[in-house]
Amino acid sequence: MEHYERIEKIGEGASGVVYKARDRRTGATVAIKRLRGGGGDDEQLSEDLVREARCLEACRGHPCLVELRAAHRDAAAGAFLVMDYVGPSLAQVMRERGAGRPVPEAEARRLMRQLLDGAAAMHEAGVLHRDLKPDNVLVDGHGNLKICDFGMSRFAAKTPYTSPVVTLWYRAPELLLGSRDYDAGVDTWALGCIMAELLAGAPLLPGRSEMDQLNRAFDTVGADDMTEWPCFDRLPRAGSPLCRKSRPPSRLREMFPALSTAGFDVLSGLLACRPDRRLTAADALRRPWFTEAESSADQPRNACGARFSERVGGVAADAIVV
Ligand SMILES: Nc1ncnc2c1ncn2[C@@H]1O[C@H](COP(=O)(O)OP(=O)(O)OP(=O)(O)O)[C@@H](O)[C@H]1O
Repeated sequence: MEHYERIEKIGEGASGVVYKARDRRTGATVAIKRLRGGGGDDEQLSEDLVREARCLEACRGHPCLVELRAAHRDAAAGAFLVMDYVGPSLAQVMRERGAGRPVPEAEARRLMRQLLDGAAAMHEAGVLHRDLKPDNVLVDGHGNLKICDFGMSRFAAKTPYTSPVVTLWYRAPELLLGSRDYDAGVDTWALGCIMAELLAGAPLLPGRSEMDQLNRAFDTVGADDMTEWPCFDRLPRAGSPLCRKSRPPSRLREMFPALSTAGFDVLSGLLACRPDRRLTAADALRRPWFTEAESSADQPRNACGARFSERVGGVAADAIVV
């Protein structure tokens, strides 16, 4: 920790406290996330650090994913991750814009292109984020987005995952129905919720409990599709009365009447209730909303244009020490 001069506390969440700091060796501004110890449970702390660091490490070099510089674990300072400092969260920026103030469609497309690009790279690297929401998206000084907080992330695997994951308002229907063998679709559903939130200026599905959340999701996008899914009967909560309630197919179009046909194609594809019909991040980027738009306007502003697998800005990161 002696390499870093703490500037101020910038965030605090379930897994730790985040500080803005200066790297004394390079002068770079960094964000340091100190993981909270689990009541002296050293092993758990090391496991959490290694898991988050490994996922971040697999995603290094993409302009839309927060860049890990180092991960350290020592007796005096505890466990911490050092990342490039980005800026405020998208949630903060939207709060400051004022509730109910929609983002214009072209700007929403620019932001969604970045989020989907980051998610596609993350999924390609085998990482599921599992907690995408506006609080976990950072906005840099040029208005570009970077996905952060890999505290809930896992490498995709065949074994059952834990449930629940993903903050309630952004949680996909299959998770609400108790699925433990979900896939990257849980991230793209969350991105659909974020897209709707940008376009409406307010959260799409602000549920108060898991069942209220499921009810809102079904009321908004319909449930027929989900109950016809071949895997539906294997879901632990498939027997819930909420799944048998009859509802109109989908209200999504009437909620976004001004959205272009191409924009709605992406929104409804990300918010497909049935996971096997949901757009992947890579597929979403191939839809006309993105391909037929003036893509130069959507490119990261003032960025070096680095692609995944190259190091952003050529900064040589510290060794990952855990
Ligand atoms: N690289 C960064 N640059 C700037 N700010 C950051 C950075 N990383 C995190 N933050 C700030 O710190 C906050 C908390 O970080 P993070 O989400 O990683 O912690 P957490 O303990 O997992 O939070 P939560 O429990 O809310 O998910 C973020 O919402 C953001 O405001």
